[in-house]
Amino acid sequence: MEQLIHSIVDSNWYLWFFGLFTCVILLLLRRGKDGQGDGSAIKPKLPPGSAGLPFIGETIRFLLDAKSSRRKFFDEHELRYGPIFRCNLFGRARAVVSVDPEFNKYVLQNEGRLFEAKYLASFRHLIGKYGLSAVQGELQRKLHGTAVNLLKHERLSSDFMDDIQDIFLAGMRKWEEQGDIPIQHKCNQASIIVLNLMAKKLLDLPPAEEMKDVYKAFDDFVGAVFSLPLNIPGTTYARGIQARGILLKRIHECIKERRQHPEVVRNDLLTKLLREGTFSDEIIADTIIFFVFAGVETSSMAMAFAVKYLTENPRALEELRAEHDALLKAKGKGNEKLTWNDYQSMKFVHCVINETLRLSSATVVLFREAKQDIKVKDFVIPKGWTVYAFLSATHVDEKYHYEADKFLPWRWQNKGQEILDEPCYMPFGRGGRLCPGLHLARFEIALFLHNFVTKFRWEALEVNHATHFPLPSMAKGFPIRLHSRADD
Ligand code: HEM
Repeated sequence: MEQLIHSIVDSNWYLWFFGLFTCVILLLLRRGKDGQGDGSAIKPKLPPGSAGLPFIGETIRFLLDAKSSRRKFFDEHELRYGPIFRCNLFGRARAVVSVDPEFNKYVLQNEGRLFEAKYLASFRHLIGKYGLSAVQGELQRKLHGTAVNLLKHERLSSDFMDDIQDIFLAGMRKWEEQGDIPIQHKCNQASIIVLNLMAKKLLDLPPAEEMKDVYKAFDDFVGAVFSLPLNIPGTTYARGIQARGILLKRIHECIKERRQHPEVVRNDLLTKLLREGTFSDEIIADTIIFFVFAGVETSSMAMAFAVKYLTENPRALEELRAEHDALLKAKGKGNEKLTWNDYQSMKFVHCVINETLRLSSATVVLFREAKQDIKVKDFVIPKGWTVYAFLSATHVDEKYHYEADKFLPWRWQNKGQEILDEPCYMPFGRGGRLCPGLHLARFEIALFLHNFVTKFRWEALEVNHATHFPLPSMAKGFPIRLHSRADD
């Protein structure tokens, strides 16, 4: 009998081996599915959900759904599991997706205590180890505080008003000559003027035409942040890494120059960071680079999308234009520059900005890692798991915003500061990492729209479809034909 068993096993050893291997894999997958394969001693009741396919989980399905709709994936999952569900996305099996506004707010407000920002390694590599999203604890609080102080509302009139207007007006004069422009594109028209502004405010650099190589590096860097992280020569990501090197070199040159010539007065972020006296050169350089990432694509994307939504909603455009024509009329001919009081008097433009950021903000999802086991309702998110707080999905959820897919700026009328407390509307995040650039961003977008609608009429050159993942984007950059209103 023993011999018989041996001969069967010997002759079919590969079948036995294959069977055993399959059992082990199935067991492992089962453990993964139950969420108890993380080696932790506690066997928590995990949020409902599924592990999806091995390794890729539900990433492909998510990406396919995201192409056609901003809510399909979430609606289907929410129906089955509720607004907080386990989901293997972007290579992280130990992850939970949340489209629950209150829970998202709770996660963001507990930054540093129960959760901490944890972005992908490829992203951290690009922004550097001191890029604000990569730092934690005391250093993050200190750098964040410095950024808040530099960009606070009261500073905008003294530190930004003139520069923004000069740069935007110069940019728009060029557009007048060009006629046809893609408003959103790589190295797009809106981002060139924001890039010019950032380069001036961060390092006091002259406009792009005079420093083509540095601006090319800026542009390559920003373009790489959301690219596929393949560090192979020729890829967008590899160009971004190279650009980071060029920018670091330039920033270190600027630091040296400032130290050699302290008598030269400059009103830029670098001067202020150096004056702090507590940050190393490495921290200062990564902070400046992070500002480029955080301040350029975000604001210019909002400007471009605002133009798209206004193009598609003539009533909103008419109301906005009326507000800004009236402002100019009150100032008198030949006096096109706005004052701080003019800015304060604008009302409808803020409704347009709120609505644009609700529908198409650069902040699609925020990543947080649980620092300890987190009890939510009757389940537990174990320590080390990632929470994907999908802010964009709550922004277009019918439960919280009526006719959520429509551009209706009027929904924001008569709403004041309290919108900043609403968890179903958090384009600038919340808590210890609340965007320090939020006032500046609103200011830039408002001044951009003011100049754009008072100077131009325009028409779309193509019917345009927007996609919203990984970032809101418009086919061919939404090409438009501009007509100067001076010719009307
Ligand atoms: C419409 C434009 C903008 C949007 C939608 C936006 C959104 C955000 C969001 C959601 C965060 C939080 C990220 C997180 O919690 O992990 C953030 C962080 C940040 N933003 Fe903005 N932002 C915009 C413009 C700007 C501008 C113009 C600047 C500065 C020039 C800026 C500087 C920063 C910085 C430095 C952080 C990091 C804060 C930290 O981690 O402590 N942002 N932004």
